[in-house]
Amino acid sequence: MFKIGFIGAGNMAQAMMQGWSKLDANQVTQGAYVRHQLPEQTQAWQVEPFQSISEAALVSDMLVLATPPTALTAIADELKPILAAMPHKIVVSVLGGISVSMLEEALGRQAKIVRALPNVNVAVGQGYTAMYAGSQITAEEKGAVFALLAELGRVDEMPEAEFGAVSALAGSGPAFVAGFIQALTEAGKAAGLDEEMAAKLSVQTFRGTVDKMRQDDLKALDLAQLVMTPGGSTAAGWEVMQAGNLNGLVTNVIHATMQKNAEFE
Ligand SMILES: NC(=O)C1=CN([C@@H]2O[C@H](COP(=O)(O)OP(=O)(O)OC[C@H]3O[C@@H](n4cnc5c(N)ncnc54)[C@H](O)[C@@H]3O)[C@@H](O)[C@H]2O)C=CC1
Ligand SMILES: O=C(O)[C@@H]1CCC=N1
Repeated sequence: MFKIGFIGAGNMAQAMMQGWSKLDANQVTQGAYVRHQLPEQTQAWQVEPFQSISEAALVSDMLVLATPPTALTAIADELKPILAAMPHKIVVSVLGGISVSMLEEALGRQAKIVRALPNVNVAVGQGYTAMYAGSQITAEEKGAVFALLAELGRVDEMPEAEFGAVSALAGSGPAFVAGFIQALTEAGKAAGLDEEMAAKLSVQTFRGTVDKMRQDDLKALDLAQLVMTPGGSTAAGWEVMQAGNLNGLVTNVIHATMQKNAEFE
């Protein structure tokens, strides 16, 4: 039996709990510590409540730090002596912008740390997670963490220097994709469609486009070319999209996201 213990049970932790709840409960169990009450929806994923960070650390094989990054110092005060006494415990941190060296500084140089950057789509097994292992993690432990994260979607080992860009594209990315779907929905409404229908059309179009790209191994611009009949209506819309500098806007979005993420570094 392998026990995963979360510290923090907000949006990111819950997405991971939901994703891992599909695993065999005889092999992997989950628990969580939050300062207040565990959110009700965690019951559906059989998440056991812990009363303290110490309890979470003592009974879990792998801890997942999933609080706001600013909580690290407070958590480390309680966690550091336990990790010093039980150095085999693995800590997976999803704290945005907090490097492995900052984690080692806070939790002790001997701590076994993996930095992971998942996104909320892990809840439905379609996540993207970047991971980077600290110096104390053995190849076997890294493999075990990788395998657990891979239950939630695609995982890549990444140099830590790339985490800022990966966080903006894949970590924050679902929000930006949702923003584009919302823009399509609102444009559909302005064009006379009922809002619910416009939302359904937008989601289905997004989903179908992504599935087609994956199944037919198409790049984004190849897919766009398939739709743009020469001299036709899509090309007219595409021109407006380019004239409005959608690429420039998205570049600025990613830049602002990375700048904010770097504030903790
Ligand atoms: N939401 C997302 O899509 C992603 C979030 N992250 C990272 O995950 C972490 C959590 O983010 P969210 O879940 O979005 O935030 P959230 O605000 O939804 O959840 C934060 C959780 O931490 C708990 N908490 C706060 N201070 C605590 C303390 N001192 N001790 C124990 N628990 C404490 C809160 O009660 C809450 O359960 C952040 O570090 C963020 O950068 C990383 C990738 C994606
Ligand atoms: O918004 C945030 O700060 C976190 C990090 C990546 C996604 N959510």
